[in-house]
Amino acid sequence: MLTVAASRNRSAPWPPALSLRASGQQTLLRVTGDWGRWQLATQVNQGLFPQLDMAGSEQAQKLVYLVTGGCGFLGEHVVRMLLQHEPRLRELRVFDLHLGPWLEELKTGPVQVTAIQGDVTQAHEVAAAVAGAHVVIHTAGLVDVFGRTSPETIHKVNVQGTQNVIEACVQTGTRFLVYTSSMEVVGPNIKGHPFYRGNEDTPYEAVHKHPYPCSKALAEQLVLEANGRKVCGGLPLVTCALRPTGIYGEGHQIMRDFYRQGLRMGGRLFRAIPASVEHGRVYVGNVAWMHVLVARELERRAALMGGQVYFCYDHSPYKSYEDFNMEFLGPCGLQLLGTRPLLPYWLLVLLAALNALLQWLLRPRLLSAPMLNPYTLAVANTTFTVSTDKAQRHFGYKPLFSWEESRTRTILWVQTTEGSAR
Ligand SMILES: NC(=O)C1=CN([C@@H]2O[C@H](COP(=O)(O)OP(=O)(O)OC[C@H]3O[C@@H](n4cnc5c(N)ncnc54)[C@H](O)[C@@H]3O)[C@@H](O)[C@H]2O)C=CC1
Ligand SMILES: C[C@H](CCCC(C)(C)O)[C@H]1CC[C@H]2[C@@H]3[C@H](O)CC4=CC(=O)CC[C@]4(C)[C@H]3CC[C@]12C
Repeated sequence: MLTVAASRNRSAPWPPALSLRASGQQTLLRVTGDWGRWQLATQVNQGLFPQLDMAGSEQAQKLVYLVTGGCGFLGEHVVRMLLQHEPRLRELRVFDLHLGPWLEELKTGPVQVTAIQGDVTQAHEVAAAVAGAHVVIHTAGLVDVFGRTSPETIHKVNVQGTQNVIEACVQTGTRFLVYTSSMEVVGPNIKGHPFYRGNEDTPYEAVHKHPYPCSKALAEQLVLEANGRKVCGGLPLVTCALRPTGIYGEGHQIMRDFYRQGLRMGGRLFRAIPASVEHGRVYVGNVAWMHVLVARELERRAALMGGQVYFCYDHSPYKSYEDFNMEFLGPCGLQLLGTRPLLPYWLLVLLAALNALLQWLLRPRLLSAPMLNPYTLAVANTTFTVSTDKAQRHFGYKPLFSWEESRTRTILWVQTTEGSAR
């Protein structure tokens, strides 16, 4: 009862002091002041007062989760997956700079869905959203490899934003933090070294120059180093990081861009990268499922999972970026022309450099940024595939969606959102 009141009425004025009694008899705790109240709420949430958890026999639905970036491509899937597959959920807080209208339809279900419009770079907004949550899933981030945003902004959102989330957990007593990292913290590196069927322990020379992978690597490091820090109330923070490879599925903006590009070119796309360059791809539903499982198991297996990184993987086939996209765009009427790249590689390098130069010269007037730049070309042209079972060993992960299901769902999404090219 008290936990609910504390977490739902953050802005309401509070009485100066609060006594907590179990079964109306014994006084368990007396607190004064705002932070004391949050600490109390947290201690109740953390199961320090099992009598209270049992009171009201709401044992099944007692957890409060916060998903930052919950209205993004991955975040929306995490939110929907939690509502479907986390029966212990009582409240789900969805924190995002831009809230999606689809959130409204979720508010009628049995779980309280709280939409919070906020900015991860604003420490006070993050702290208010985190207070009283058991678990934070931090997916918010600026995903920009096309040079649309300044390096400073990318750093601010991805690194400072993550630091704010960590500090909010520490201050408010939230113990479990799951961070959405990226394969990009490992590679591909600028030297073009292949990472072939690698796992979390595979040695690789990670060299980051581009603002996006730099920011993800720094943020991941902050999260992992925060594992074990004492949070308000004295218990240790348990953190871990998930590293998806290229995510695809319903809502994938780059897939939509390729589709539109193909339509503009009369249903044709031209091969730019050799078919032999393989990319790790993972279905968004399986990435979301991994987040749900990690969040669920982090408490029980804190010693094993705390401070760990996990690649996100499933049964999607290893293919080149373009051939993989054709698994979905082909059935929507597009054709990929050429068994070999249409243009020689040196010309692509030149075009990518030209794009970068133009972008720099026209800055900040450039409204849209081309997909081809030296960084995206290097990533697209370097094999990076993952083969691991660490997530299965540590927290029993098995993909929820088969490759066939993932493929079908993605095709349906392209067809229904954009219409068919046929
Ligand atoms: N898309 C991909 O292939 C991969 C993505 N990731 C990571 O997954 C996470 C989610 O990525 P996507 O869903 O693809 O991106 P997205 O851009 O669709 O979602 C990110 C969400 O974060 C929100 N956001 C951005 N700045 C914010 C701020 N200052 N305060 C609050 N919210 C803010 C955005 O509004 C958006 O809803 C990111 O952290 C990204 O680095 C990792 C590997 C691959
Ligand atoms: C845009 C690239 C493909 C176009 C190449 C061209 C112009 C020659 O046709 C994409 C190729 C690989 C993608 C990246 C990869 O999937 C890994 C990623 C992980 C993330 O965390 C964010 C997204 C991305 C960097 C992804 C971005 C697009 C590609 C570079």
